[in-house]
Amino acid sequence: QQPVGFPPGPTTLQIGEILWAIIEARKGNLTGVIAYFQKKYGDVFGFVLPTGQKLVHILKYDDIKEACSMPEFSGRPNVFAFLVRSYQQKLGIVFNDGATWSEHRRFALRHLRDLGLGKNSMESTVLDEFEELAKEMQQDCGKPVKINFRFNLTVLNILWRMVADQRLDNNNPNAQKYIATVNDFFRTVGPKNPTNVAPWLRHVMPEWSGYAPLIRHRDMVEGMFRELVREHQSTLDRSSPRDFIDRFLIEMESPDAEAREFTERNLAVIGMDLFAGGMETTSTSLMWAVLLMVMYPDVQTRVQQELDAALGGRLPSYSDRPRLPYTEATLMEISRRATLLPQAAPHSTLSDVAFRGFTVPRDSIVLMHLGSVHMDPEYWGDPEAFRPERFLTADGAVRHDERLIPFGVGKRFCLGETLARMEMFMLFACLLQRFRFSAVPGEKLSMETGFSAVRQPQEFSAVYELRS
Ligand code: HEM
Repeated sequence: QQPVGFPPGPTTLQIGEILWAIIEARKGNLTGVIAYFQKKYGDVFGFVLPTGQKLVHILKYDDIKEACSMPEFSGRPNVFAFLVRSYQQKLGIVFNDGATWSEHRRFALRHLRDLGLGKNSMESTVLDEFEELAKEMQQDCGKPVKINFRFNLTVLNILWRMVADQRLDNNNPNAQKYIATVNDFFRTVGPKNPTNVAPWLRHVMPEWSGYAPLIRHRDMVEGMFRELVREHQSTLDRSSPRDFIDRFLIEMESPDAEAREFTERNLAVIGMDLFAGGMETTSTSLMWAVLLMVMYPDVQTRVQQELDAALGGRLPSYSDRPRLPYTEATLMEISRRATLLPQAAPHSTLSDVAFRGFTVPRDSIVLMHLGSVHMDPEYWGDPEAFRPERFLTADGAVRHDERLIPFGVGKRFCLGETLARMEMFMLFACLLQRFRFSAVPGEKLSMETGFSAVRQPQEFSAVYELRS
């Protein structure tokens, strides 16, 4: 039964419509389902699941911007799969809320900034990691190469250096194991995880239900952090912390540390948040970037011409952006067209809240549809088209658009936005400066996505050649 004042949407009596929506969403046609409900019920709609869980969808830019700025909408739901990952407690940053979320978000932001986030030192780390990647890529020039997951280690290492002052090389079994479990995590944590509505399924079908991969991921990361913490504790110099772990360990020594969740267990969950939030998203963006450059070779040529003319062969720097407007506009169009997290991360209401003439009850799950904003035909005109020019002014400068919100907006916007923007710009510019990407003859390329909480392209290959 829909509560009084709840946003309109299908009721349990319309079971056929709900079943159709579930089947289509599981098949990957979430966009079609959302468009159908939006047309029928409006830009804010909701329904109550058979479990009693209330679900509200917000689709338009102005509404999302306003809701995300309101503290009432800044919670995270108690979803089974999220809680499994943090030992049935609300820990970490991504799936936490309230006072500990706010303290740990501020702590992470402050210390990651001190450790180089968005600074020049970060730029040289990105360039070092690019050279490692390029060395590997050069061995496969001219052959069809699977692009999916190609960039995970590069991106993981950029973060790993800030968090643990280490890098992992390709032959390190931990690196491969870690990347595989993060991927499993994204495939299993999302709305398609059946244990979110029927937790008992974990006892009958632990693998299929996604429960076992989640536990594997959690235990692997906790084990890894336990080791890192021991190593760090034995060499900790309180007057000169090397990385995020050192800074967290120092905070763990304060008298009220337990109460504020400065604990080893929370450090492991925050580590999971940073690596899962930071690795999969940025490396998947690079996958989309390569796919789109292969699908649109003319755009690739224009970016390469701009890079050649502006840099004359030297490596790019983040401060080159004003001289590379077409490259920037292409990245903006990639992030619009790819929209990695089309419903952001699920929000929840911390109290009953009045919104746009409706009442959204406390503990409702609220999905902010960034994907609908990016694909709104009323605003973009031709949202399906891949057209970097939409982010350029008539005289060729970058046109920033407040409706481009791949990192979310408001109180819970992405904590890694500065890092991700820099990584994306630097790695994209380096890759296109060094290599020319083309399609494998006969291979059909499409924008269709795979089965994961992060929008990933289907598996595809490309051929790349070194540019002279
Ligand atoms: C292209 C890359 C990235 C994209 C598109 C992206 C996008 C997002 C989005 C849409 C959200 C959810 C916003 C919301 O719930 O309203 C988010 C949250 C978050 N992201 Fe990112 N992100 C990226 C890279 C990163 C990186 C590199 C890091 C790590 C340093 C990171 C860490 C986080 C964290 C910790 C949160 C949770 C913030 C909170 O709940 O308070 N992300 N990101």
